[in-house]
Amino acid sequence: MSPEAVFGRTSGDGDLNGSDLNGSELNGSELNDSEQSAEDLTNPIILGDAELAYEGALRPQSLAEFVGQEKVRGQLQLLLTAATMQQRTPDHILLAGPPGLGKTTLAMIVAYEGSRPLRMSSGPAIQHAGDLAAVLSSLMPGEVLFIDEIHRMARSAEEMLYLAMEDFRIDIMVGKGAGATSVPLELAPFTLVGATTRAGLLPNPLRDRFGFTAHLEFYAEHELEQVLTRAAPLLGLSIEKRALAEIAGRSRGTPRIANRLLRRVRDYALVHGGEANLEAVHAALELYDVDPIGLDRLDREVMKIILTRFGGGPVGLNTLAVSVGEEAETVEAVVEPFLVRIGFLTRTPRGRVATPSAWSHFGLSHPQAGLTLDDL
Ligand SMILES: Nc1ncnc2c1ncn2[C@@H]1O[C@H](COP(=O)(O)OP(=O)(O)OP(=O)(O)O)[C@@H](O)[C@H]1O
Repeated sequence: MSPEAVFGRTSGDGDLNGSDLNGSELNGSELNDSEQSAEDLTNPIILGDAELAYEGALRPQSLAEFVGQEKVRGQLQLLLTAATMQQRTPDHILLAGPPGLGKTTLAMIVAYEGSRPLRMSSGPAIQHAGDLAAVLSSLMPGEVLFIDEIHRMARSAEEMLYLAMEDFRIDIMVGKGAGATSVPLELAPFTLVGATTRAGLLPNPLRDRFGFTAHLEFYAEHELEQVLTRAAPLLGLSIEKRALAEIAGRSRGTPRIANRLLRRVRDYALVHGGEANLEAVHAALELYDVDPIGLDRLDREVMKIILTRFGGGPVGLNTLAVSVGEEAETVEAVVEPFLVRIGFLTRTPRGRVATPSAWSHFGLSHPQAGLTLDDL
């Protein structure tokens, strides 16, 4: 398979999810997305395809093109170059960090840089050891196996993975009850790239079998500006530099959000027949409830609940999640990391606590009694 084939597949908004990742092999027939020119991408007649092609084209295809994450890039580069020099498969790699920071993109780059085929799957798609055995036993020598949301894989599959990662071998149980026997099956050497938003949930034996763990950090604004500067022409969009800076500042340190907001600004300029300038950014992002520091509706809801209903905290994760009507996992993995990063929230053993900056951002002095959500 050519390296390009690895990058031919996109799904929906560019987000991969469990339902479409059941051990799917990427092959040449799925290549057409990324082969379109930037001009094709803006052709209104093939708009659906163009959006998919845009998503595909957006993903950097080499470590050199990948913006930010300097440390991780250097570490990965070393690991991959050494493996190439010794003509062996690179060690297993764990990518940890909040959604949208580039874990899937990096997994693709690991395959691309070594001209290796890539197989994509996800934790929720591996609910039995048999699901994993089917994927592992069909891997080609040197193949990169990407498992997104690896912390959501079934426990029985996890145990099978230990042996597979260490010895490139699995034991298959044949028969049932007293007559059951285990038959060893040799696997082709492969590189596992696992991605997780919740590294803490991975059992130690699994974590220890990765040769390298990368912790992805939120991006600085100037890095997101670089992401957007590269993305705008791919979208056929001519946009002011200060408009890009404004979008970068409201993207919660996350490339996926930056790209998404850019599309909404593109829509706004298109529909209103105007330029994609600073005014269009302000109008579009106000429409989509993105505030000047990038907080979205759910971020604000979480902060408001902590400040008003719980007097600034401490409040437990589950109580907080129920109060905002979201899954605890979403609050913990999607909302909190950014609020912690901008210094609005601290996690203590007794629960989540709002910081003085959060009180002042929402125009409150601590503590205030008798507030309602409407006061904020
Ligand atoms: N460093 C980067 N430079 C340029 N674009 C990036 C970078 N990181 C991510 N992107 C873009 O952001 C989008 C999201 O990236 P990606 O799907 O790799 O994130 P993720 O961490 O795997 O998210 P999730 O955990 O939700 O699957 C993609 O369109 C990708 O092209």
